[in-house]
Amino acid sequence: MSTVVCAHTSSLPNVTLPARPEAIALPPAQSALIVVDMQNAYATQGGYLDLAGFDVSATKPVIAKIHQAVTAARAAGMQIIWFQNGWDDQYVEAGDAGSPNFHKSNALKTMRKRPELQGTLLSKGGWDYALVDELVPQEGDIVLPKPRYSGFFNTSLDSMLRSRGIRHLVFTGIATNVCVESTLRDGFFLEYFGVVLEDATYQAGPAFAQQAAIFNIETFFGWVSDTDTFCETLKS
Ligand SMILES: NC(=O)N/C=C\C(=O)O
Repeated sequence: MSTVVCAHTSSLPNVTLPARPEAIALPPAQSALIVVDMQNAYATQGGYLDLAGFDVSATKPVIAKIHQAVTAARAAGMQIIWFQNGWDDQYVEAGDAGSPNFHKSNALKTMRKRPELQGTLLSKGGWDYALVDELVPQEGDIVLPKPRYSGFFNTSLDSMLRSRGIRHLVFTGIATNVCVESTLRDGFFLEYFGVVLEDATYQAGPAFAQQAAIFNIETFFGWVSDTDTFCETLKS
């Protein structure tokens, strides 16, 4: 199988991650593990996705895989970046009727349909916004709030990465077909190499949404690997 060798990594120790459609260079010092939106909203029963009618019953194994990937990445000296999606408690950051987000966000729509939930979904400081209990950022990690699906939009992600010389992004989190794919795509346009750990992600919607997102990433925007392969590669 061929390997993608990136010009800027040629002088670094050669860490190569087996992936589809081909292996990809992954120098730990120039890589970040990005954990997308592992909040109660997206991974816990009673959170936003569940209340909006999406199935979150299979997210426990995904949480365990993310924990495994974070532990291995941290041991290898890789930067860990956690995203939390949401807005201030008055939803000013969510946008008003002049914003497509106001009309498309299923969290905002659910609260409009069920006024008793107003102020609870994806509101900073609330249970729904909090990361799941199993995943706890450590000293040295970066925790970034984001107001839209892409982690590059209206956040400091790009400057955090560039100032640290990071060009490789390993993605985990929920949802594969929304915030993971949006962030990986924007990273592609900004010249970042994006890899998704398939089993450390989960879709919002039917299984075909996961398959389509993985197909898009593997075929057009990046690379696809899995958690055990990632951990083994970093260990060796
Ligand atoms: N974190 C996500 O992928 N979010 C998906 C939908 C939403 O936030 O409404």
